Amino acid sequence: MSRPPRGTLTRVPPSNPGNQPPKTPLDADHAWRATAGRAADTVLFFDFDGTLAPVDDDPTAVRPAPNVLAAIEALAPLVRRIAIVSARPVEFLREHFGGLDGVDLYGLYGLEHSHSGGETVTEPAALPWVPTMRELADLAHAELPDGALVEYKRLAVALHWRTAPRLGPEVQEWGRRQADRLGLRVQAGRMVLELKPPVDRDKGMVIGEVVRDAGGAWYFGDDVSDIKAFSALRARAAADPAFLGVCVAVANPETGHEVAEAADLTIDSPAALGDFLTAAVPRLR
Ligand SMILES: O=P(O)(O)OC[C@H]1O[C@H](O[C@H]2O[C@H](CO)[C@@H](O)[C@H](O)[C@H]2O)[C@H](O)[C@@H](O)[C@@H]1O
Repeated sequence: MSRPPRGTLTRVPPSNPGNQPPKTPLDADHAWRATAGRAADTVLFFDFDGTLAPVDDDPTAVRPAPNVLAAIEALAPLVRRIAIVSARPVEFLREHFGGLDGVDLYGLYGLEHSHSGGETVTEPAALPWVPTMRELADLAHAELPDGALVEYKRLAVALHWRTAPRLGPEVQEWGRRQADRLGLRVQAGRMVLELKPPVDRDKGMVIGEVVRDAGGAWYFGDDVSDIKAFSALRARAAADPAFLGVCVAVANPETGHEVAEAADLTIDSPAALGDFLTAAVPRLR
């Protein structure tokens, strides 16, 4: 499949063997029109970093792109749910979205969640791993070279090399060795390797559960971990032809084409997503 041009919005044809019609509408206009007829039954899912917020050298300095918060606030009463599904902890997401009604937060790939501003609930099977993660973060601080950034997230540790790209191979090698030693899982991302407990929970599982009785859903994501979320929407649509699933990639040069090729539509950047969502508000009213 060829690379999508760098336009504001591009449709990437889904894999469509034979003469079966595509499962999703042909372009964003059709997709919003189809959504308008079932808005109250539609869930809007968003990844955070690289999707709602532009990438920054410092993970603690990241903020949602202009227009994003206002658009989400305006969309929330028009759809069934809005859910942020991220590798960040819920407490981090709460700082940005906690004030918005009707927004559910899924953190650490679904190991934590908070519904509509409620308390943070942690997956019980993950809790015994908290001490291991703390020790791992301390060891990473002690052993990794200056320039690598260690992000401790209670139930995950992210090892970053964005500000020192030459350290990428060394950091990844160290992280994978520790994962083998401790029995952890790894998730690769944008200049980051994340170590997580061996608990079955990912973005795809979250989406699969939430859309079980929904009539439609959109998922917006930029990274390889978001492909599992796309797959969950595809699976739901395959099981129920009346379900409308729309997968949107937020383009970036780091992830390559993988996410865009798995998506129905591609948006240029988090800032462009803010505009895209703002334009959708009157269409769902
Ligand atoms: O699931 P997400 O919400 O997309 O989280 C994925 C990772 O995002 C963050 O790292 C990324 O963004 C940083 C800030 O822009 C950037 O410095 C880093 O290079 C990116 O990989 C977050 O810090 C990680 O914990 C998440 O795993």
